[in-house]
This record gives sequence, C-alpha cells and structure tokens, in this order.
Amino acid sequence: MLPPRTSLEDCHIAGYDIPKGTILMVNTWSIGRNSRYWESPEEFIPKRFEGKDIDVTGQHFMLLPFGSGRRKCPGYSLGIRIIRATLANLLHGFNWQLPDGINPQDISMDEIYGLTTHPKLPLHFIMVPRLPHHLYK
Ligand code: HEM
Repeated sequence: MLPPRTSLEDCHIAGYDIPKGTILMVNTWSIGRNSRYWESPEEFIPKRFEGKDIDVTGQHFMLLPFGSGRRKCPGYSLGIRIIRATLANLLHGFNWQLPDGINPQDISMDEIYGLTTHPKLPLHFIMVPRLPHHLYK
C-alpha cells in the first residue's frame, strides 16, 4: 500500500463515487499482480521489462515502486543507484550457490506484509568469492 491520500473534492473514478474528504489507499501490491496489466504476474520474469518503455517514477500506474504525484518518493534517484551499485558489486564479487540438496524450486517466495514486504522464510545462499583475495579486505 502507498501511504493514504485524502480526496480534495468529489470525484468519480472507475465507476466509484468518491466524496470529498475520503481517505484513499492505493494497493500497489495488488496492481503489481493484476493479470490485466501483467502476463503471469506471480512469476519472477525480469526479462518482461526488456525493450519496454515502463517508467518506475510514477508515470505508469501499473508499476509504482516509488509512488506517484506530489508525494512520490523524493529519494528515488538515490534509491535506484544504491540498489544498482549494491547488486552489481554482489554479482561481480561472488558466485552464488544454493546449499547442497536445495533446488531453485524449493525456495519459498512467501511474503510477510507490512510497511515493506519481506520474505517469510530466510534465503540461504553460499557466496563464493570470485576475485583475488586482497580485493575483499
Ligand atoms: C529503493 C529505495 C526506495 C523505495 C522503493 C522507496 C519507496 C517509497 C514510496 C513507495 C514512498 C511513498 C510515495 C507515495 O506516497 O506516493 C516513499 C516516500 C518517501 N521516501 Fe522513499 N523509497 C526509497 C528510497 C528512499 C531514499 C533513499 C530516501 C531518502 C534519502 C527516501 C525518502 C522518502 C521520503 C522522505 C518519502 C516521503 C515523501 C512524502 O511523503 O512527501 N526514499 N518512498
């Protein structure tokens, strides 16, 4: 859910009459799993974004990781850079393996709902350094 909004005037949206002063919650979790907008929404398919002109900064309402409008996340640019740099370093610095006896299909994708969404069960990986040892000091 995005933080709540209050409607400033009476309006009519998607068949609903919304009186002035109504507190509105935008369910981005549900939008992200709506098959009207996403093919196989429950599947993790990063390639679905390849070659698509989908913006993450609040222009395309089917994907709102940083919200939208006047109250959208002011830290989105920093957030994107931190995630990109962290992920790139982890992938560059380590080969990733599953523990013995665990297959990719055994990994639980269950979530805990809250202000942010966390995995319900911890993820276990073995990180194998792939660069010369002195670079990790
Ligand atoms: C990947 C990282 C991040 C994600 C996914 C994220 C997501 C969000 C979302 C969904 C909102 C609510 C927007 C709305 O109501 O429309 C928000 C608000 C906010 N974020 Fe972020 N954020 C991230 C990083 C950051 C960073 C790095 C900062 C500051 C350095 C930051 C500062 C804020 C602030 C101050 C608000 C409240 C804005 C307001 O209510 O006017 N965020 N963020």
